[in-house]
Amino acid sequence: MKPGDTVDLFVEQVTHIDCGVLDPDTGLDGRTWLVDARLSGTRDAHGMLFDFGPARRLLKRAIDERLDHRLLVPLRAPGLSRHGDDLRLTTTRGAHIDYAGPAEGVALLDAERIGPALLADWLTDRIAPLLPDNIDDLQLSLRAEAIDGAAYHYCHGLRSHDGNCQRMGHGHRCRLAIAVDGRDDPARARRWAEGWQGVFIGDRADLARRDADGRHHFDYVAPQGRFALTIDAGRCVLLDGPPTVENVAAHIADTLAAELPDRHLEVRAYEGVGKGAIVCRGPA
Ligand SMILES: Nc1nc2c(c(=O)[nH]1)N=C([C@H](O)[C@H](O)COP(=O)(O)OP(=O)(O)OP(=O)(O)O)CN2
Repeated sequence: MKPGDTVDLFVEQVTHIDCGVLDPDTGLDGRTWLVDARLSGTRDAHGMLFDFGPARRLLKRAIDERLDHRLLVPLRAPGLSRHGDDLRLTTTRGAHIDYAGPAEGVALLDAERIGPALLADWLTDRIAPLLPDNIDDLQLSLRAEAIDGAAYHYCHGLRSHDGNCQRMGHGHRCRLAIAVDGRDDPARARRWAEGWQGVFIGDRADLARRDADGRHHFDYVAPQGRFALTIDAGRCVLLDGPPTVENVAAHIADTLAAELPDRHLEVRAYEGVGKGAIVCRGPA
């Protein structure tokens, strides 16, 4: 080992970003991206580039506070207009989405469209200057979880959550597994997931208005402030309770149980990566 040698350190899945994305074509998408980091530089007196513990903490915190549990807004998207905290996106398919919320619930990006490569560059520019002096390069990359089976994506907000899940318009991309009479039914899970590509899952109690133009208006005041979203009714799933993953799994299980009353059903719904809820219905 030569003292001045450069070395690269990598930290996979330093965090994951759960967010909503305003997209000029599809409107509102729920996204979960895993973040990997690679750092280059010279070793310190302890033979380390950067101790993994503090490195992970610094990177996770810096990434999460900028993007996690926010609605990501491409400021140069052709259909986007902005008046103070009020945003309107008119998609290329002619749908309107109106959103209002406190500044901490959104991330405004100087872009026409938001994707993982753009976010990786955006984060790297902001986080590289926070690293110790012996580190002279940072590369962040974002990737969606590899899901070979069914996957759905949605946005929501948990009005009474004491953390950032209260922010209406954040979202997740999630695995879904369904078993019927103890056997995996991937085709059924896929069919369900196909219907949930970019839905907004809301509590019926937060539905303030059904507009004459066929849109639903959700509105609530949470500890961080007032959040409001108006979106096509056809993109909404209404629950009789907060859109927690427990209630999402129960909604799927109840709907399937009405179609298959004599079968034992197990629904395993994820919220982002690595966590979720299991709900069973029907005879054991
Ligand atoms: N029992 C439940 N707990 C929580 C739910 C839920 O549905 N059921 N939902 C949330 C939030 O919606 C949220 O998006 C999850 O975020 P968070 O707790 O931050 O989870 P992370 O995996 O992202 O945690 P990190 O600490 O940021 O890694 C909260 N709780």
